[in-house]
Amino acid sequence: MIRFEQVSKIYPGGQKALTEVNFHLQRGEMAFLTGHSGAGKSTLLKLITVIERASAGKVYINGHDIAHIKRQHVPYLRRQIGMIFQNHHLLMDRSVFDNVALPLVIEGFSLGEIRKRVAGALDMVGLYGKERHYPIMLSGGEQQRVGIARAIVNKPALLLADEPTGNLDPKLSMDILRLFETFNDAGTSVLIATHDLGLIARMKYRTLTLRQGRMIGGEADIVESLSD
Ligand SMILES: Nc1ncnc2c1ncn2[C@@H]1O[C@H](COP(=O)(O)OP(=O)(O)OP(=O)(O)O)[C@@H](O)[C@H]1O
Repeated sequence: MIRFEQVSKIYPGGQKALTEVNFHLQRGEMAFLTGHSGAGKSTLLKLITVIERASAGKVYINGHDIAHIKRQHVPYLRRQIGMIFQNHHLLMDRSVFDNVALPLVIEGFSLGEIRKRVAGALDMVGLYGKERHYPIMLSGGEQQRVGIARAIVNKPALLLADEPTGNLDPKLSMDILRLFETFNDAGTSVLIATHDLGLIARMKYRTLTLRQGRMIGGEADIVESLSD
């Protein structure tokens, strides 16, 4: 689903964010991405969604090299990816319905289809019947669920989450993780960037770890640690 080959990212100011990163997230796999603050987690996600471009190396999504993808093809790629943020990025002056419907409106779905899909997505995240509410009327955990409903409403093949539980207590964090599991069980590939080592420890998924822009735990690190 996602393959990085020798990917490096240097920001225009000269800041090295990623150095020769290699990894493969299989289709249908769920994994965590972790590392200290500034390790490069958000940058890695931004390369997948082409918010940023790699300085070197190859980024493959579904077998397509997207490092040099043309600007006009980026919306098509993004339609296959659901993105969830720590601060959910909801439009606070729009109803829950409008927020979740947004990706479908952009894609030009009919109102009837939009209603059906939004109701389905809200049902999946446990918010059925809250269409007319405004985000301000919801708890932090519910707001995060609206963001998740918006990310999955057009049934993307890949879900990316950047610190999705950052503002939530352990119980709500676990609920959100269980929700990701249900999407993963239905075949969606899921990559979750998080600092929350407690949460990672309680789940059985593979963990990709970045340290100062390098992916650790690969063969080279094992050799290095043996020679320490
Ligand atoms: N737009 C940018 N311009 C210049 N440098 C940047 C930019 N974005 C990130 N960086 C730098 O790249 C490095 C990696 O940042 P990134 O945000 O990817 O880390 P992170 O692991 O997501 O951190 P955090 O957990 O604190 O969000 C950091 O040194 C950061 O300062």
